[in-house]
Amino acid sequence: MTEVAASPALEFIAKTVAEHPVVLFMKGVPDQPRCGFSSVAVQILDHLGVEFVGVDVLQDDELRQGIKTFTDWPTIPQLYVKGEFLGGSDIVREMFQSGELKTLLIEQGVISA
Ligand SMILES: N[C@@H](CCC(=O)N[C@@H](CS)C(=O)NCC(=O)O)C(=O)O
Ligand code: FES
Repeated sequence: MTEVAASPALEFIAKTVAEHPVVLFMKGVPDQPRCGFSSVAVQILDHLGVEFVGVDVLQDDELRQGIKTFTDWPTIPQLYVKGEFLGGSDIVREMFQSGELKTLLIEQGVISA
């Protein structure tokens, strides 16, 4: 067994990003983000018409710490598309502004052109 599968939180994260095309690990829920950084990511996904699963890391400290270990990224939010980590709010915002995010989501079949 790999280290990644060793904790329930890490197993939950692996399963969630494998099962859902777009997952945002965030503070709060999409309808009520509890941090400005998470809110930025939600607004961009909503603007692009992306259906996504929001996972509220504030519900579980194992999850809040686990997502940092899983991704090897120190902060929240964290956006996953097709099981791949894309970035936090800065990267997501930059990719949105350059048009790269929309292109990627179309290529991945997450939104239509
Ligand atoms: N520059 C970051 C902003 C996100 C950030 O700084 N998040 C902090 C405050 S919400 C964080 O997750 N800290 C660790 C924690 O709260 O567990 C990004 O691009 O996503
Ligand atoms: S919760 Fe304070 S900056 Fe995100």
